[in-house]
Amino acid sequence: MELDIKICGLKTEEAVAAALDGGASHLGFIFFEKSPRNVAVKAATRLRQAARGRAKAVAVSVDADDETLAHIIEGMEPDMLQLHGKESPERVAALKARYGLPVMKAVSVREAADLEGIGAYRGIADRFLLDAKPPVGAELPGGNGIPFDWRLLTFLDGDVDYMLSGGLNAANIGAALRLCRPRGIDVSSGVERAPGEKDPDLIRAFFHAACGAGRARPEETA
Ligand SMILES: O=C(O)c1ccccc1N[C@@H]1O[C@H](COP(=O)(O)O)[C@@H](O)[C@H]1O
Repeated sequence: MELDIKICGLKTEEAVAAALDGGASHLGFIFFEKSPRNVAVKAATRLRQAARGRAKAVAVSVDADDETLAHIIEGMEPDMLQLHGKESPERVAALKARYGLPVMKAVSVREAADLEGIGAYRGIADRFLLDAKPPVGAELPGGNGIPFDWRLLTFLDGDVDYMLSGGLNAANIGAALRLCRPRGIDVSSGVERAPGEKDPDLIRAFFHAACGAGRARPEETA
């Protein structure tokens, strides 16, 4: 099985092209007004067309209400929902049932106890996104460009399907992959020249570093 690579917070055709050319498995579109990566549904609908048949389009939302989610889903027709707020297991189950879309639930991690939060969503969420807990007072629940202590994940049940996220970049992705052996990785700030501005060269460098560390999952190359 190949390593999944998600490039998140895409806003331009140039960045989408760099992500697809690099071999991204997932493209993330942020629907959160406070984010510098926020996109309008109309723009995401246009941008995600290039991904059809090549990569999964992921709609990222934060405690969005029913009306907002319906607008996003009916407009851009995502392949997956990423729920990056405090959505309860019941809310995740209800959205899965309503839309028939796979859900990736974000879990914020700073210490080992935070991973216990995964338990309530097992069998409900299709996948987890393990991201760094935002600093106190941060405006954004994700996309803060800070990593967490990846050693915490070495104790995680191997059956948990997760994407590793939080402060990844070309310089640290090799170490992260070797330590955690995730099934997927997710990057946003680490491939930007300024908040919300993706840099195609940094996207290419990220793929190069990830592939250099072994795009195939480590246990399959052993
Ligand atoms: O990126 C954002 O602005 C954002 C806003 C609201 C919810 C989630 C967001 N981003 C997610 O966080 C990860 C990690 O970001 P980073 O690499 O540390 O900058 C990102 O990939 C999105 O999934």
